[in-house]
Amino acid sequence: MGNPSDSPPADVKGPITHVIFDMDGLLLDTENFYTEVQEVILARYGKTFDWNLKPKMMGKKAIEAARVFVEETGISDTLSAEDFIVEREAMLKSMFPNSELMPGASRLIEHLHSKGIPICVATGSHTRHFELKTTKHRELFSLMHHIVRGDDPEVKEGKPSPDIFLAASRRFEGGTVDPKNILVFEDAPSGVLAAKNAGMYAVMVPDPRLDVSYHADADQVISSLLDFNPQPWGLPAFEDGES
Ligand SMILES: O=P(O)(O)OC[C@H](O)CO
Ligand SMILES: [Mg+2]
Repeated sequence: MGNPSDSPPADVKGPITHVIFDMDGLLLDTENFYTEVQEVILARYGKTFDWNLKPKMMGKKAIEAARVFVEETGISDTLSAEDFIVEREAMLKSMFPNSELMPGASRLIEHLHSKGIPICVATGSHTRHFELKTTKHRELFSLMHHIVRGDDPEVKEGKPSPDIFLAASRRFEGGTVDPKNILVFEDAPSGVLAAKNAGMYAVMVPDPRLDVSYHADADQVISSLLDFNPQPWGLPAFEDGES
């Protein structure tokens, strides 16, 4: 268990040499698109989507999240998980190309890249959606050493399984990195658990609407990437003027 606070716990081993970023809700402001679409679909059934259900879906592969959605809302008899995915697709496809960066995302990525820290992305999002979501951000994502997506053959199970983060750690230059030297940035409870299950450190940047009970597994909780201080983790400090 971690000791969530605004600074890393005193027993952090590190130092951190490699960084893995989640994407949806962490680098890109895309979680609100999913929320909006799910609200629209549930309204047809006279139901509402809320932040009790949201944490159980976020970070997961599409089909895994879809199963949670139809089962937990009690509509699985009339709408299958597969049909839910088909139904929401047109709406998502029109929204994703407008995806915006979360505050501090480009500053942190550009800083770590400029200092030679190997960085990558591990997202539950599959390749087709990844391409749409990153339409406006190709240059920034090109700074990543590699990108692991939810439809990667090595990702057998979605978060909270450690599969995706372990696959990401194997693809850095020089082969597998010791998980104790890896810091994962995540917004989702399932993602924080996946990082911890992989033996890595996890900084959580949760949506303010997420219940605080979900913060407990993270090693550190910050309200924005803008608030991240690299130094206590053994990472190079921001220089004056970096914005
Ligand atoms: O948060 P990510 O990047 O793992 O994405 C997961 C789903 O696509 C959205 O919850
Ligand atoms: Mg996420």
